[in-house]
Amino acid sequence: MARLSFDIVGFDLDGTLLDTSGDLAAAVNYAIGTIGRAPFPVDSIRPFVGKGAKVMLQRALDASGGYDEAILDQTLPILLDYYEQNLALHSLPYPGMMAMLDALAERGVKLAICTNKAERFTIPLLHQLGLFDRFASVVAGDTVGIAKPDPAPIHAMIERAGGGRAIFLGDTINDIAGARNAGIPSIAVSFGFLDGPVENLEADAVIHHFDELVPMLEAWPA
Ligand SMILES: O=C(O)COP(=O)(O)O
Ligand SMILES: [Mg+2]
Repeated sequence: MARLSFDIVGFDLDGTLLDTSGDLAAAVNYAIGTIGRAPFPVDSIRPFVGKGAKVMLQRALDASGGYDEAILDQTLPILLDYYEQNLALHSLPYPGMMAMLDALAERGVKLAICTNKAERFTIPLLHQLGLFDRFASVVAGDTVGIAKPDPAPIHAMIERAGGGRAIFLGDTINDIAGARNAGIPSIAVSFGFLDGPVENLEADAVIHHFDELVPMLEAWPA
């Protein structure tokens, strides 16, 4: 088995490891339904995700007639409470994700997560899907007080996983810019919650399925 030139492979969560769009859409639709707004199809909500729940809701309110601070203050706690109670009804790993985690772990690589999702959702969601123990470190959107694309949470993810050479995978510009700001290479996943062509993210590489990841990392220049 070829040894990889990375000690740590870090992942974004929403739209990268997990398709959480069904549960996120249900929570957005429930919250905006309480003020009489019509529900969005899941496909329309995917591009709203990536900068945390508040921005996701702001984008949904914007796209359904606009909002002011009072509307946001009223609907945000409703969304957060609903989502907390319904984290993993529809959320599931992308194809090949579990086999890819196994293959990396077999090669002695540490697995890590840096997400912009808040800790109060991230940790229970990983436990509910039986994934939490697979990761050497999990840094959420509010863990270090600032979110991606700031490099601080990515640096924290690397340090908490024991340090070393790291690479980061993600589905939005927050992830790819965050990796660049942290001085590490990045891979974009084309199956995530993209809001444009995957090439626009300007990652160092792109994968279309998790089966491509281990061979790509084996061939990555040392
Ligand atoms: O919850 C979000 O908005 C973003 O989460 P992610 O950073 O895991 O994509
Ligand atoms: Mg994401």
